[in-house]
Amino acid sequence: MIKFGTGGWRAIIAEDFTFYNVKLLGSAIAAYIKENNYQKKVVVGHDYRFLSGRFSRALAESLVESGLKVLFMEEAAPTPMVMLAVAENNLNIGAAVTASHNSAEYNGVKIFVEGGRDAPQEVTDRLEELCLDLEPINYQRGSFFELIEESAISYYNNKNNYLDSIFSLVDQKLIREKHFKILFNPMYGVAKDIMLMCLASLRCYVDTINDYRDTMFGLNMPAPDKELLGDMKFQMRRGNYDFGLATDGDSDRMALIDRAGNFIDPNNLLKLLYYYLKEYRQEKGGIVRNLTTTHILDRMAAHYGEIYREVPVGFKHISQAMETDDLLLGGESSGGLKIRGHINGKDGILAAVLAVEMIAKTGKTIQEILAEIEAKFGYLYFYKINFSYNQTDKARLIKLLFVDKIQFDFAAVKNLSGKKINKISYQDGLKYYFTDQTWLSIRFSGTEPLLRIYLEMKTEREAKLVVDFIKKQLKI
Ligand SMILES: O=P(O)(O)OC[C@H]1O[C@H](O)[C@H](O)[C@@H](O)[C@@H]1O
Repeated sequence: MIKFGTGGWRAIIAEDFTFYNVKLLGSAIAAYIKENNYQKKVVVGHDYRFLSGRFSRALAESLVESGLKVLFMEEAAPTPMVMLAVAENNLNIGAAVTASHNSAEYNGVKIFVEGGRDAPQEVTDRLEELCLDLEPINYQRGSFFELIEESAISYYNNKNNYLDSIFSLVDQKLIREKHFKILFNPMYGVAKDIMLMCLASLRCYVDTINDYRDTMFGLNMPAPDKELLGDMKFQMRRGNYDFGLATDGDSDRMALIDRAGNFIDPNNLLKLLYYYLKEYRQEKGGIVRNLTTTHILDRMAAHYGEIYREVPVGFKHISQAMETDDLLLGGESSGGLKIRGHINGKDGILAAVLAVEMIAKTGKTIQEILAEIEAKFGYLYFYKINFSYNQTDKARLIKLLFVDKIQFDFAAVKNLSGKKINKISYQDGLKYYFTDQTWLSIRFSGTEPLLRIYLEMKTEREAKLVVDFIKKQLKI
């Protein structure tokens, strides 16, 4: 069973993520290309996960067996480089074998369309249908190197183009003058080489941790989340670094750590960069965020007379909105962001280099800039929490939230009686918008078996009251 979620198809290796299913998806991609009369060439890349290289070869074989040619990225590459490869070759379709930030037992495939954008849902829906409709495929192992010899598969490397694209967006001279000392944590993922190349040519001195290929990801998830970056806090204090950077497994997300070792929440990173682009680079343009990301960004865009948009979770929606409305910045509270002019998707390396430029140009500490932003645009306390569930629980929660559409009576809760609902939306999960500009979102993750609750409240205390109330109501 091949099922696409928020960011590609992800499944447990040897359960649903098998060589057979990867080849099946290859046949479905080929069928999709034929029915749309698209170019008969596809880019295939892969990350550092367990067997990603082998799975990507199987995908390439299957595409060729179905009549296509393949540009194959032999070295493990950040997902943004694969997206760039699709764009610079003017292809209709590309694919990266990666399960991004998921834990080691997962692998997956992300599909890209024209311009290197994440495939929209209509494309992945059609691929799922085609996978169901295809006759069982004649699964064969390993003709990859014969296909290379026949030139049906050719190696492709766009490292230099990618670096040029990053460098074209930042002030290299300014960064070079600072000689920053940085701690970088690629979380055992694929960003290491390219990030080091980038930072070294910007004359930064970089120490690294978790910097070798470990397909078990140190028995954690390669996700740049606060609770998974505790080792950086410790190292930052020892090494007297200017700041720290971490990237996820396939390098499309980034986390920033300040000099004192404090994790900068991705919402704050988005605020910092938008503020920087507007105030210091005087750039024009609005923002797009997903519906689980800080609403302070809306206030900021409104202040600058720019538009702001809200979309469901999934970077495909962000990239689409950025293109349609020619926006300056798009991002998600999960740590992905994009600015105008770079590839059509999120990129942890670009985000890192832009943050480095911000620190160089402002000459202020991250906390000082955040304090300026708070003084100008106010404060909301952002909180998110995940719950795992078993299948019975999931069915019960789906019924309660989306069939019976439970209505939460906040007014009945002590100290929350003033919380008035302005709007309820079911666009992606459930979201309450309150009249005091606070909000609450409850949705099932599309990448992991988790129920996620996110909220932005006036204070931490208010957030705690709301979460306790929701937990009771949902019996979780
Ligand atoms: O909350 P989820 O559905 O698990 O999604 C969390 C994140 O997963 C992936 O990284 C997607 O590319 C992102 O767009 C998304 O924000």
